[in-house]
Amino acid sequence: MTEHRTPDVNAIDDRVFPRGARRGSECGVLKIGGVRATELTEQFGSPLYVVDEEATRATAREIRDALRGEAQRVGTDATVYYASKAFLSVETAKWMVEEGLAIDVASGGELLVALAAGVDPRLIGFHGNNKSEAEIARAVEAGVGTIIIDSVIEVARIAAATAAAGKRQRVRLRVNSGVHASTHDYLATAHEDQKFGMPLSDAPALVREIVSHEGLEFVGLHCHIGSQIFATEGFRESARRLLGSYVELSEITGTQIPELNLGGGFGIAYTPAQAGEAPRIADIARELADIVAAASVEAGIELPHLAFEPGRSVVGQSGVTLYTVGTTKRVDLTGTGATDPADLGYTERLYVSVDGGMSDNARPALYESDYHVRIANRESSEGPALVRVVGKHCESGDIVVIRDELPADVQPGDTLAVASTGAYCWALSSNYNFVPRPPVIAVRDGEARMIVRGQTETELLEQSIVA
Ligand SMILES: Cc1ncc(COP(=O)(O)O)c(C=O)c1O
Ligand SMILES: N[C@@H](CCCC[NH3+])C(=O)O
Repeated sequence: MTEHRTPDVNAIDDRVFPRGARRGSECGVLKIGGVRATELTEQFGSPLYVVDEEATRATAREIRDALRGEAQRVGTDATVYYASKAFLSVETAKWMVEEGLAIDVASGGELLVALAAGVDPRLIGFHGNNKSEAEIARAVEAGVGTIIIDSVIEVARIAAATAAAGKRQRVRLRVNSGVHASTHDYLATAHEDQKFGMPLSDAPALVREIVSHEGLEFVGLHCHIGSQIFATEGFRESARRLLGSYVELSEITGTQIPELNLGGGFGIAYTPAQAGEAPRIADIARELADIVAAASVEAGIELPHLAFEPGRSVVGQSGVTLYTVGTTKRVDLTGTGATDPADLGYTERLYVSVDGGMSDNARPALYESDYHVRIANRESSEGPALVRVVGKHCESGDIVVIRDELPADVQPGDTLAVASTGAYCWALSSNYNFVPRPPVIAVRDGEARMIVRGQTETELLEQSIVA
């Protein structure tokens, strides 16, 4: 490898690991929420999702305070919905509500969990581009705060459900602002040629249709431009375009449109290298408030009440996945064509196979997302090796960490901790190769408790014995 770099391959970087995660004095074992990683795997097995409860709660509070505080500074207020698709369990829904967030759900299943957690239905926003009639009926019956309309067909469906339930339902209309968010193509959601929302130019006709139904109360437009976004320009342009239509929409409804929902999508650092680029929530909140204030002046309207739907930024960094190393394998890179400068001049790559993989973290396979890894059961005085952490599945794209550096003596039996796996990992997990889903363990003040049960191979077998 190049001589001038000496990475600290034992360092626990709190810009990607949960705040407060550190190595204990005894053999340098990683502690999360005051609990040793080795105790966690001994008690609950491996692999394991670990969630630092206090870090999650603190992040939720910070995001809520930043977005609300900045909205208040410019003369309005904001509701912060936690986008539960990032990671939902009964416990997490309770934490979010206790920390002053509302909950965004995107399916009947997520709705069920939120209601089971005791979330006040009025705090729930219900999303989805293909909500079934039954799901809509359940949401209306439950009295959810808002349903976000995603297509023309849904207007009549929601109206029918309100008539059947004898209720009035607050609705938002999801529109595509036409903004092309700079993120992975599969994470951009407001350009025209994709499945979410309606063209902004259709909004007047749709709002006319909405207000023709007595059971529907139109409260504003919704836009979500994408996910894992680092720059605020997309939000600026979206807010400007959406608010630009508010005068016309107010004429249709006969009253000022009260709300604007700008969605979520705030990016986080998955690796220390990204830490310098990832936006700070305080900066995003200030910029978004200024953007909406300026766009409202430009549009000649009163500032609407704002709503946001962060998911990843609330829970991403507070989650860690623990794995056990099964095998290692050295690959000589010379002559392989693997000359990626990001390989840092190494001539050898160490493949480190762990006991999970794309079934517990699909994101590297889906989006080529990179992650950061450290040995959790010990420190090492060995120099660095270029590693790729791979899973146990039958796919060469079954990668957990595309590229990182670990002590060269990483070996079978070591526990690895992969950082920032709190969002869209458990949520996107699968049973590929009949691998059971790991449990989710919450840690706090030195205590660990299971908040989502894992599966066993026997349970998976039983699902396929139907006779
Ligand atoms: C409508 C909507 N709101 C909120 C979110 C949450 O996004 P993120 O987790 O990137 O904040 C998503 C997912 O991209 C979404 O589709
Ligand atoms: N699942 C994606 C984000 C999609 C967000 C939901 N619209 C991810 O892991 O980054």
